[in-house]
Amino acid sequence: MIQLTPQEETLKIAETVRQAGGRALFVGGWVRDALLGIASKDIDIEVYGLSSEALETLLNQHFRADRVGKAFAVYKLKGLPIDVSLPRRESKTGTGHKGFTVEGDPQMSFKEAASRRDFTLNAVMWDPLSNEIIDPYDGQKDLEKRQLRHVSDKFSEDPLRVLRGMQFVARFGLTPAPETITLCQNIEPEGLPKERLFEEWKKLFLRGVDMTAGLNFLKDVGWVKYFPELEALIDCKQDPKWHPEGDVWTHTSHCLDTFARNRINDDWEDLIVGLAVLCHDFGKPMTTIVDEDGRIRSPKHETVGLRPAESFLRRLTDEKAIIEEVLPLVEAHMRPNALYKTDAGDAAIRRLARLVKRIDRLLRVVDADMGGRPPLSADSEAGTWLKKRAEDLAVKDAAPEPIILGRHLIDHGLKPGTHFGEILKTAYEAQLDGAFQDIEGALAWLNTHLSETA
Ligand SMILES: Nc1ccn([C@@H]2O[C@H](COP(=O)(O)OP(=O)(O)OP(=O)(O)O)[C@@H](O)[C@H]2O)c(=O)n1
Repeated sequence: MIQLTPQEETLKIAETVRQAGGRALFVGGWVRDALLGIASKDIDIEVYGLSSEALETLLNQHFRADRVGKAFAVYKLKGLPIDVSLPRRESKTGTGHKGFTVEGDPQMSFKEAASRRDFTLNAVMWDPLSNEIIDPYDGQKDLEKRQLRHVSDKFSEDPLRVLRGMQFVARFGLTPAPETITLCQNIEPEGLPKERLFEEWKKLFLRGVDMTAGLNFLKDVGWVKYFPELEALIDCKQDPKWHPEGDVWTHTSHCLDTFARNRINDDWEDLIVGLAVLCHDFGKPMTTIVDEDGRIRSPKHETVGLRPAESFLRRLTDEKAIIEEVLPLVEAHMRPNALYKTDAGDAAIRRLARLVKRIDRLLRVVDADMGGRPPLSADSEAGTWLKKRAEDLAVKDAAPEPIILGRHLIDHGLKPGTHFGEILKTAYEAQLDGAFQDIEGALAWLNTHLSETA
């Protein structure tokens, strides 16, 4: 039985539509989530039996609604996470996700209306007044079997659906139906803007649970070739002593599963760390060698990996901030171990904090890396050590703030100019080295420094 929250407004819509002679059905992700017992905010309602004009008049009488779209209208109810529209018929007229004509038809059968949806689990409808479930494509049965199955051949009209498949498999622990795999194998990501692609990747990082299953879906449908930096991980060997789990692809999948178990539910932080975990070993395919002792090693993979990591990230997004925050984590992912082994001093820890911005992010990457080597223990002595050191130096969740700023140089009687940059840089390095820790110490250091360099 589906429970409805929030009750009032949504029931009011359904009741108002019923009184006008129509029928309002909940459709799409909200129904899927409700059947899975997951709370979901956004509600999509399809109204049957009312013309577009009648629906618009009705909504305007009882609610405040914004009309979106010209030829085909979707009404967004103000202040509510509810979209209302007519059932629609979509016909492909060109390439890309905009190459469609969309036509609303209040008399459309439920089956035809559901046929435009991607997967059967997203094609279930629910009547909130009678509690009837309308399920022309057996979505409930597929949900019970935890099966991902496409609704119809129209699936191929939007190639994004292949990536939707990846994130749904990972989010809900689904097994893809063989016919869905076959269909996806014949779809190409032609004309997909990266913003749309990235939305699906984001859902994988922010909500995926069985990340291994999600990545394997990508591999099984042959889409991993569109992400060559990822494809290169397949069959890239690792030393079985340190990596009994297998190749770098398998390791990365396990790492992502560990990451997913330890999400902190801060979307930005989880996205940055998730991407870093995915990319952390991208340098291995280019560096892996078997040495004279027969050991498999990947020297400098963390720095060599920067280039493929950047090209992969650029395939997904143009957001500079994302790329800038992920890459240092890739570069530094071996650093905790190296610093721990040499019992590095405070200056090295502060410099690491400067590089990665937040050491807690790096700790999460290390944690995922260690958790990606089953059956080896996921404990990381280096991680525990670094956590304590970063806490003691107050750099766990922020890079050290520079103490000496331009205004201190002006107060000291210096005239602003390009030389300020050089002085401030030297001052910051001295601060990281521990030459001073507070403003008094900093000003004393500045005095000496300026008289020495005068
Ligand atoms: N490329 C797409 C996008 C969406 N849909 C349909 O539109 C509904 C709503 O899409 P969206 O809001 O993108 O996703 P949800 O399924 O609601 O899932 P999420 O929880 O990820 O938002 C989906 O359930 C699906 O029926 C589709 O068939 N094909």
